[in-house]
Amino acid sequence: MNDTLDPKLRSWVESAHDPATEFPIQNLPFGVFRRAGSDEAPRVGVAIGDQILDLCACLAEGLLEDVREGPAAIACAAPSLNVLMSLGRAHATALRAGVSRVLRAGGAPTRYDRERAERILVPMADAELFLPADVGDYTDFYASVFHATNVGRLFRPDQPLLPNYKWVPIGYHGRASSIVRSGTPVRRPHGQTKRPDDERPTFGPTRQLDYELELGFYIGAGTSLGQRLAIDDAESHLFGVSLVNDWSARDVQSWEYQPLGPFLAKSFATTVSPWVVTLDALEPFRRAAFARPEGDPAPLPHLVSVVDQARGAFDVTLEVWLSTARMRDAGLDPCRVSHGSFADMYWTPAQLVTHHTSNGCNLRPGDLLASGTVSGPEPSSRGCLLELTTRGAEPLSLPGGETRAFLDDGDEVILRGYCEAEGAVRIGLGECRGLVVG
Ligand SMILES: O=C(O)/C=C/C(=O)CC(=O)CC(=O)O
Ligand SMILES: [Ca+2]
Ligand SMILES: [Mg+2]
Repeated sequence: MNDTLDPKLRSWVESAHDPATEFPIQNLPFGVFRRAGSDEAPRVGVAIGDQILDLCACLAEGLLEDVREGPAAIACAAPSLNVLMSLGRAHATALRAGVSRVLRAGGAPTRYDRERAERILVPMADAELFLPADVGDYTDFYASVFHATNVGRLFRPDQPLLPNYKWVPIGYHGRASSIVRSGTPVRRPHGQTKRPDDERPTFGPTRQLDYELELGFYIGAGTSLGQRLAIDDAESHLFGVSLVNDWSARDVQSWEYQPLGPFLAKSFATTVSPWVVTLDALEPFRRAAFARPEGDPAPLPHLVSVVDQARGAFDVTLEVWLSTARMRDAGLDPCRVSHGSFADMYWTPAQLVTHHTSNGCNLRPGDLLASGTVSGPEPSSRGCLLELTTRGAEPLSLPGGETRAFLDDGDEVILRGYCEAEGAVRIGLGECRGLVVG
C-alpha cells in the first residue's frame, strides 16, 4: 500500500486530527480556491483538516522539491484542475505524495515554524472554492439497478427494467454549461408538462422538482478519437470523485424523455462539490465487487475483467440531507432523508469508462462522468424523491411537522459522502449544497 495511506501518519496541522474532520492526512483531495473577497487568482489547493494547503505557496517556499521543475508545478497555478488531470494518474499520485510529506508531523515545516505554516495554509472558513474543473463534457449514467427498477416502475409500470439494462451501461449526454459549484442557488425551472388526463401540455414552473444523489468521476488523462480503452486500463484515466446533484424536474422529464432521453428536465443545473478525492485515497475502501443476481447475463467480454472484479467496488457511503425554510426558522438542523453505498452499483466505474470509449468517442481531461442516482436495495437508500415518495404518493415527514412530495422553494439539499473501513482512517468527500429558489 502507498505510504500516503498509512493510518499511523500524523500531520502538524492539528485540525487534521479532529475526529469529525473529513480531511485527515490520508485523504488530501484537490480543489481550486482563493481567499474570499480577494482578487487573488484562483489556484490549486489541497484540503487538510479545516485548512487549505496552497500548492503555489508551497512551491514558492521551496517545498514540494520533487515536482518543482516538472509539469505538475505549472498545473498548481492553473485556475482549474484540468492541467493536473491531463498529466495522468502518475503525476497526480506523485504530487499527492509530495503534499503528504509536506504535511507530515516532523516534516517541513513543523508546527513550531508557524510563520511558514501561515504562509502556505489558508483557513477553509476564509476561502472561496471554485468549480474544480472546467468540464468540457458531462455524461450521466444510470448505473444503479435499484434506481433503474424503481424509476422504471413509476414511468413504465408494464416494463420497469428495459431489456438492454443488463447489457449496456445506459447513459445520456448532460449539459456541461449548467454545472455549478456547491452553494449556488438553483432556480426552479420552467418547462412543458402534461398530466395523463390533460388534453394539451402547459408551460410553467415545475411542480415536481427533485434531486439525484450521485458520485461524479473526473477524467484525468484523455483518450484520442478512435481509441478504445481496454477495461483494465480504464481506471488509470480516472482522476478522482466528487459529489454530484443531478437536479431533475420529474413532470418535465416524463413528458419530454421519449424517445431521446432527458433534455430540459435536467439541463437547468447540476451541482458538484468542490473537493476531488483521488482514486488513490479511495483505495483502502474497496470491497467485494457487486454480485450480479443469479440468472443475470455476464457482460460482453470487453466490459468484464478479472482485474476489475478483483479491484472491487468503492464503498463510499452517500447521504442526502434536507433543510426547509420553516426548519431553519424554527432552529431545526437539517435531517438525513436517505443513505446508501456506492458499492451497490450494478456497473463499475471502469465499465462506464470502457463503454464510453467503446465506439471511439474521445474523453478529455476534466470531463465529468456521473454514476447515475445511487440507490440501494433498502427503501432508506433511495437516492431521489421520485423513488423515496413514490412520485409524491407517499410524502416524507420532516421535523417540525412538514411533509415533502417534491422540493419546495426555500428547501436546501445537502449531499454528503464518506468512507470508513477497518484499519483505515475515515475520510470524507465534503458537501454538495443547493438552495431551491423560486
Ligand atoms: O427514464 C428513466 O428511467 C429515468 C431516467 C433518469 O432519471 C435519468 C438519470 O438521470 C439517471 C440516473 O440518475 O440514474
Ligand atoms: Ca441522474
Ligand atoms: Mg443535471
